[in-house]
Amino acid sequence: MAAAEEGQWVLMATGRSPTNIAVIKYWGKRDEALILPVNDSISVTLDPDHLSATTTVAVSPSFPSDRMWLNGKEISLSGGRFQSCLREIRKRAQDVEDEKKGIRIKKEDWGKLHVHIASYNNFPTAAGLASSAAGLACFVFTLGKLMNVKEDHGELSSIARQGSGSACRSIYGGFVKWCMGKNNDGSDSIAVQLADEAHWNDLVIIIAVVSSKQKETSSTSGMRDSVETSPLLQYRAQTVVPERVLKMEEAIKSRNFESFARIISLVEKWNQSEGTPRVAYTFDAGPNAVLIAPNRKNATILLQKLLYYFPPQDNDLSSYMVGDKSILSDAGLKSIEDVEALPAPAETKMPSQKFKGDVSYFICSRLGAGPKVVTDESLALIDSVTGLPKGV
Ligand SMILES: Nc1ncnc2c1ncn2[C@@H]1O[C@H](COP(=O)(O)OP(=O)(O)OP(=O)(O)O)[C@@H](O)[C@H]1O
Ligand SMILES: C[C@@](O)(CCOP(=O)(O)OP(=O)(O)O)CC(=O)O
Repeated sequence: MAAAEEGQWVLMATGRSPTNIAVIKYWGKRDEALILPVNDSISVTLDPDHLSATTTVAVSPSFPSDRMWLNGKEISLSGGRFQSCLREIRKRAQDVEDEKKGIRIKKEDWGKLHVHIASYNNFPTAAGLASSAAGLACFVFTLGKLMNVKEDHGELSSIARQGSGSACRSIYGGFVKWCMGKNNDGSDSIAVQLADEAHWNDLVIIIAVVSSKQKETSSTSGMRDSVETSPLLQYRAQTVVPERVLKMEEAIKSRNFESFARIISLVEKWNQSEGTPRVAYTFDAGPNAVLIAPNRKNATILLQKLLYYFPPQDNDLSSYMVGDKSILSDAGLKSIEDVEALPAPAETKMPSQKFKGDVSYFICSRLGAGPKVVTDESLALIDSVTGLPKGV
């Protein structure tokens, strides 16, 4: 460990990883410790500009223990999941040399060195928007960068899987499949990319955030209950999902929105009245609806309908739409007066009742790329001198 004994150096890496939303859900584990699922799943990776985790990992001979901060608050790293990811990455660590800083770390030294990790989510944590997916993928990806891990994305995905199942899919951009695998040691339970984010880049994803409160039931315990109590879960895993995965893969490959939407169901009334699906929807284990439109045109029509029924509580349109705000002007909605002037959607027989305040805000996003290194050091979350999170 050259230079280590000589000075109090801090070496850092920063990464950013997207979140993902499953269109065929992972629900149920056959092995709780290794996080091995009972079925394959398929997801879309969202644009990291809108929904992502940014993580800085620092190493220094002056750190007495591993520590982690999430959204500015120190959290424990002692949980089995964080420990599995740390252990698996450390095992694969290689020699690292930073000539400019005069730092050389030999691969055998990594076992003696401690890390400080600071992470920040640009969207609500633990509210059904898959923060654990972005967070654990980023944790593994960034540790891997700092420790010069040479393993490919498949191997990284299987390490991220041990942090949170859905995290293995956030190692790639675009459309991703998590293959459940057969092996008891989990070696073949990895994610693969079906198509990159450019393959079907017309898709617009609008998320109606109904509640950003912490969920009462986590996905982990919810799926455990299902495995233990639901006689239907096995049928889903063995019969329903395999067939749907094939159809979904075909729909993605051929950009067949009708088939894609049919599989994940419909925004019932509009789609029925049109005779062909205009928008698809899906929910994760929380109240927030994820709506997927095949193109910008349908997304703007959808937004007009959504805002007709769910106008902003405090009349502030700009903070009501986060992510790609330009969808508002595309929908002709520049001010609250434009929202008030929207006509009632013709196809619904609902009374012209409105639900002001029922949606906290909307996020407009699109398909996005996989994890990336953040090279701009000013964006690091850890101070390179103190080795502590900035502002702490
Ligand atoms: N940026 C992050 N870095 C490391 N760990 C994170 C990060 N963000 C979230 N986590 C971990 O994930 C946990 C939240 O996971 P949980 O599954 O309860 O919610 P969620 O992933 O937001 O929702 P869901 O999986 O149902 O969509 C946090 O308590 C924390 O342990
Ligand atoms: C409904 C889901 O979002 C469930 C995600 O569950 P998690 O990956 O959060 O669960 P653990 O593996 O226990 O950490 C469906 C999905 O993403 O496929």
